[in-house]
Amino acid sequence: ANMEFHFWPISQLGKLNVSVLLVVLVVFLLIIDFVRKRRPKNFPPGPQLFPLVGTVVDLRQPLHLEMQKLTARYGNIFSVQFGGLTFVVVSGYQMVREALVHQAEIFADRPHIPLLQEIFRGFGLISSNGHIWRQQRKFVSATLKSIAVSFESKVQEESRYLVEAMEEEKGQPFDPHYKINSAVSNIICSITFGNRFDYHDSNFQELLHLLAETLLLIGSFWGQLYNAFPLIMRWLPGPFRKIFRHWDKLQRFVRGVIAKHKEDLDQSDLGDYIDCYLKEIEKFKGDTNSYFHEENLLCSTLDLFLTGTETTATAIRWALLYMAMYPNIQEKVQLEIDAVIGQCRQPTMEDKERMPYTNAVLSEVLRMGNIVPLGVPRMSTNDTTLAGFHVPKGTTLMTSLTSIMFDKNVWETPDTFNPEHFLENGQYRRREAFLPFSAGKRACPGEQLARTELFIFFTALLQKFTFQAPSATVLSFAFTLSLTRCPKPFQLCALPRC
Ligand code: HEM
Repeated sequence: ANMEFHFWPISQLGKLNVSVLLVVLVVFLLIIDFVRKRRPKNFPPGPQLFPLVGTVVDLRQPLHLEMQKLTARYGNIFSVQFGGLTFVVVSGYQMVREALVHQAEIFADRPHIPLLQEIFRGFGLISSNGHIWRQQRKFVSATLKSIAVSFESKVQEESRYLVEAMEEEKGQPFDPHYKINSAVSNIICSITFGNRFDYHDSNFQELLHLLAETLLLIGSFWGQLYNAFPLIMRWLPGPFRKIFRHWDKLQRFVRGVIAKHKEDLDQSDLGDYIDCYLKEIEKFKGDTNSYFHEENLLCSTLDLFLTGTETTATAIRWALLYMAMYPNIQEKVQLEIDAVIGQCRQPTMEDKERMPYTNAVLSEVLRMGNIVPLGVPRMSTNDTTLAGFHVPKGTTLMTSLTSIMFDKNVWETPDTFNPEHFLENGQYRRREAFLPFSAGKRACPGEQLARTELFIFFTALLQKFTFQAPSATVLSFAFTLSLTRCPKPFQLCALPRC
C-alpha cells in the first residue's frame, strides 16, 4: 500500500481527485439516464434502450420504414426513445382509430416539440393545446368553411396562371416544383391576405424561399437533434439557427400585411382570414378568457402557410410524376376529362362526382404518396389504456399512417399504384382504412381545401398537357423525408394537347 502511495506525487493528487469526480459524475448521470430510460410498468414494449441515445435505429433509412420494421417485430403498439423523447407508436387502422377516434379527448393534445414551442410560443393552431387550441381550431374550421364557397373560384383562377406558366416551357424539360409551389402558396395568400402574387414578384419569391427553407430545416437531422437535446442545442451554433432568423423575417412580413389590413378594415366586407380574425379580436376585446389577439393572429396565419403549402404542393408533384410514369393511366384520366368537361371550359368541383376514375387516381396518389407518413405527434391528456397497455398522462403518440396506407390485409396490391383500389363497378369506392388527413379532434382542418386544389389543379393541367419523362431520362419514385415525404427533384415535359 505504501508503494502505491509513493507512485502518486502530491502534484498529481489534485488531478486524481478530478478524474475520480468525473468518473463518479458520469456513472451518476448514466444511472439517472438508465432510470429515465426504463419503461414504466405495463408500458408498451419495444427494442432495447441504450444510455443517452435510447432506441438505436438505422439513421440511413427513413424513419417511417424503420417503424414499419419494428411494427412487424413488436406488433401494432410499441415504444421507442430518441434522446430525451419517448414515443408510443400505434399502427394499423383499428389501433390508430382506437387512439384518435375512440379516445379522442385523451389524445387531443400535441406534445411539447421544442422547436415548434420556440417559434410558436404556444400560440397558433398546430402546436397549441387546451383553451387556446380549442378557440383557434373552432375559428379556423368555421372560417375555412365560410370562405369555402370562394375556394373554388380562387383555385380555378390560379389554375389558369399555372397552366400559362407551364405553357411557357414549350414542351421542354423543366422541374415543376417551383411553379406548383407558387400556385399552391398563392391559394393560402388569397385566403389569408386577400391577394395573390405574380410568380416573379420578388417579395413572393422571398416568402416562398423562407417558408421552404424553414420547413426543410425543422424536418432535417438538425431539427430532430434540437428536439432531442434542446437544452444543449439552444447554446450551440449550427444550420438550425437559420430557422429562428427566417421566422423573424416571416413574422415581420405578416405583421406588415396585418398592419395594412387594420388600416383598410371594412367591417361590412370581411373578405379574407386576417379581416375575419381582426373582427374577432374586436368582438372579444376586454374578455380575459379570449386568446384572440395579434400575436395569435400572426402565429395562426403562419400556421396555415406551414401546413397548407408544402403538403398540397407535394401531393400535386406526386400526381404528375405518377402520370408520367403510367401513361396508360394518364390517358384514361384525359379521356374522362374530355368526356365530362371537354376542352372549352374550366373544371369545377361539380364535375368530380361524374369523374370516378380521376377521383380514384387522386386517392391513389394520396395513398402511395404517403405525404405525412407518421402523422403529427399527439400527447395523452390523461392516464389511459391502449390494447391493454398502460399509457400515462403526457405520453407522446406517433400514428403510423404508413401502416394503414400499405396494409396487406386491406389493399389488394399495396405496393403498386393501382386506381382500382378506389373503384367498384366503374364507380368511386370509399375506403374506410384510408386516412391521409388523419382522424379525430386534430384531423386536418384543411382537407376540403386540399381536395379542391388537388382536383382542380390536376384536371386543369391534364386537360391541357400530357406529362412525359424527358427523352433519355428515367424517372424514379425516390423521395426525401423531412416534414413531408416528397419526391426528389425531377424534370418533366408538359406537351400541349392541342
Ligand atoms: C394533401 C394535403 C394535406 C395533407 C395530406 C394533410 C395532412 C395532415 C395531417 C396528417 C395532419 C395531422 C392531423 C393529426 O394530428 O391527426 C394535418 C394537420 C393540419 N393540417 Fe393538413 N394536410 C394537407 C393540407 C392542408 C391544408 C391545405 C391546410 C390549410 C388550410 C392544412 C392545415 C392543417 C392544420 C392547421 C393542421 C393542424 C390541426 C390541429 O393541430 O388542430 N392542411 N394535416
